[in-house]
Amino acid sequence: MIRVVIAGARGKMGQEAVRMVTGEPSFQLVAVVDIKFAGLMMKDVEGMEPLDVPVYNDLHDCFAEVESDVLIDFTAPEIGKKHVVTALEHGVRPVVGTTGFSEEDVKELSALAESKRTGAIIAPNFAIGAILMMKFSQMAAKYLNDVEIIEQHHDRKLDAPSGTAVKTAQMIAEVRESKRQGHPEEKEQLAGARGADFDGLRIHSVRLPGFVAHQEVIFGGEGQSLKIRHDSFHRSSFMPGVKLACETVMKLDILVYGLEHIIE
Ligand SMILES: NC(=O)C1=CN([C@@H]2O[C@H](COP(=O)(O)OP(=O)(O)OC[C@H]3O[C@@H](n4cnc5c(N)ncnc54)[C@H](OP(=O)(O)O)[C@@H]3O)[C@@H](O)[C@H]2O)C=CC1
Ligand SMILES: O=C(O)C1=N[C@H](C(=O)O)C[C@H](O)C1
Repeated sequence: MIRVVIAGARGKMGQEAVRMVTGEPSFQLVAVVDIKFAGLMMKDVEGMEPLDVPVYNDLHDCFAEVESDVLIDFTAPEIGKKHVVTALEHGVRPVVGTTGFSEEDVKELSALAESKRTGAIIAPNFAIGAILMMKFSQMAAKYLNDVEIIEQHHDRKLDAPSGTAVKTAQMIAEVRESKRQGHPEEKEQLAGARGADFDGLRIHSVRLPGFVAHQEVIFGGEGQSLKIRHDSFHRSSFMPGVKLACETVMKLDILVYGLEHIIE
């Protein structure tokens, strides 16, 4: 039985994670963390499932009182980072979907996980299709050097570009010869028209109501184009990956960044 705490449990992903954990016989939801409600049971909080599970507003207090194995975090970057540190300090393994961490943050947290010999997984995207999209894009970038990423999300999203787009660009950068794309003398007539620059590759972020999470990676070559696209139409698409991460993190003693490293 894996004892799980969920931070951000009232959020869109947190609610989905609560459903996944409570529906999984080998997992036990032992507590949730929410800044606005503490000292209550989930069943007494509007917007939470009717469960006899305690709600904490502070992760230290939670771990001091509740025996836990895994922390699932779907919150926001600043608090998410603090949560990872707190979890590792208590010997609890973090499984983190929160995006917006910098490369420095990931390095820092990796060093902490290593020093504590405690497993951790940070995955900017838990959907298997998105992992494949990233891997296929990395394969294609070996042969097609010119690429732009268009990511599309709901308009409640705080970070731009998305964690998935950044991870895709990082994976592409591992194999793509560094290159500034477009005309060498191109000028933006409106600031931002060419998107965000990652090693000369451009990332464009669309935010619209009705969207969930979508990304297209477009390659251009002499007389041809290749498009690799993934769509998450529902947040349930992320849950098999979260479940796998919770099981896998129990066997790790380092931090793994990206689900592609744990999918066979
Ligand atoms: N890795 C993946 O596969 C996926 C990752 N994500 C990422 O997960 C994160 C959450 O997304 P989503 O669920 O859509 O966002 P929501 O805004 O719906 O939920 C965020 C939750 O975090 C809580 N929260 C925010 N700040 C704090 C804080 N300081 N302390 C404690 N709790 C806090 C919010 O509480 P309150 O409402 O009270 O402010 C809310 O319950 C984002 O970073 C997003 O990019 C999303 C989808 C998939
Ligand atoms: O905020 C979201 O919704 C999502 N965030 C993650 C990201 O930033 O890539 C994963 C997915 O795209 C949904």
